Amino acid sequence: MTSIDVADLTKEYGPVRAVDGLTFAVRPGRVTGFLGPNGAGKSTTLRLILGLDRPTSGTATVGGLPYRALDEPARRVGALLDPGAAPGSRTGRDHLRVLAAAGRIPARRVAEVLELTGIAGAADRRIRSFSLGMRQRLGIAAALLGDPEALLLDEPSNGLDPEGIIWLRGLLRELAGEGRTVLVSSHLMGETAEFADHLVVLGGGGLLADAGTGALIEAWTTPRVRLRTTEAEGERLRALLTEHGYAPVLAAEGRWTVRGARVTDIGPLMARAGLPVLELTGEQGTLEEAYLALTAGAPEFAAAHPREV
Ligand SMILES: Nc1ncnc2c1ncn2[C@@H]1O[C@H](COP(=O)(O)OP(=O)(O)OP(=O)(O)O)[C@@H](O)[C@H]1O
Repeated sequence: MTSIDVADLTKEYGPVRAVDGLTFAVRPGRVTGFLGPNGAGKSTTLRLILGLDRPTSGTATVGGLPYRALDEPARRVGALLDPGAAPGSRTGRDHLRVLAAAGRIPARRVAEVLELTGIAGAADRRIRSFSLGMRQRLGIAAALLGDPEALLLDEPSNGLDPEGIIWLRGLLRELAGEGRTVLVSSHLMGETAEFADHLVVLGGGGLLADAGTGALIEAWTTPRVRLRTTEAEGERLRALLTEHGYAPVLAAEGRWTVRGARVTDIGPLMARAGLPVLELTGEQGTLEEAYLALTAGAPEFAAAHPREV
């Protein structure tokens, strides 16, 4: 089993500290989402893990070794960094053949990954004629070429249509289900919540959170309850909830929203007061809300997003 371990990692570009004493581990068998505002240091961290840049201090290892020390790295780690970098004059198939040869990967894998990523039908067209989504699928095909135990994918859903996004979600889950280590950066919170079991969140080059997706949402959002009673009892409901320290808000169609409350808080109160319950639903916050609350403290983000969810 291959873990990715980042330990006290720092990278300075002149006066800019892009990564600042970062420590986290990416474990096999689950999809880890890699989040953070623009400039938080995600790409730099991925480049350091892949040995494309040298750290100022600290280490990044894959299966206990720095990438450059790995035997046959293309078979251990697959990466999608910049799908735009594929040469436009080559066909998709030729591009993958070249990568396979360079990585000492059997040529039969080319047809397999083309099939797996749904671009087999376009494989003999020049890459310059590929749509953004097809380029993205080709980049994912390249990452999968060596059948690697660890995958690092930078914004893999970029350019994919809704069907492609659903396909990608399934693929990520399948890869993790096979016991692989999967690290995926994304700026789409709704999408990340759908596929990531675990999240690593950066801010200003440092670690803001390293937690399960559900746990992070719970810790950084306020639960709320939506409820409805009869029209005649609306004011009695308001008085009851206010008396118990809540601030109920009446929305359309006689529905009330109560922040900071759970169904188990409100249900018994209403029952004791003899108020008819026409609807009572608990709502969890979203990853987007949790992310905004969490990153609001990160220096480069503070002004744009006040800490309020
Ligand atoms: N080669 C470089 N030379 C100088 N500064 C750099 C270099 N690469 C990154 N930086 C700086 O390091 C910081 C982190 O950048 P990085 O690209 O890692 O962030 P990111 O989280 O990937 O952002 P984004 O979501 O915008 O891609 C930024 O301030 C960036 O300007």
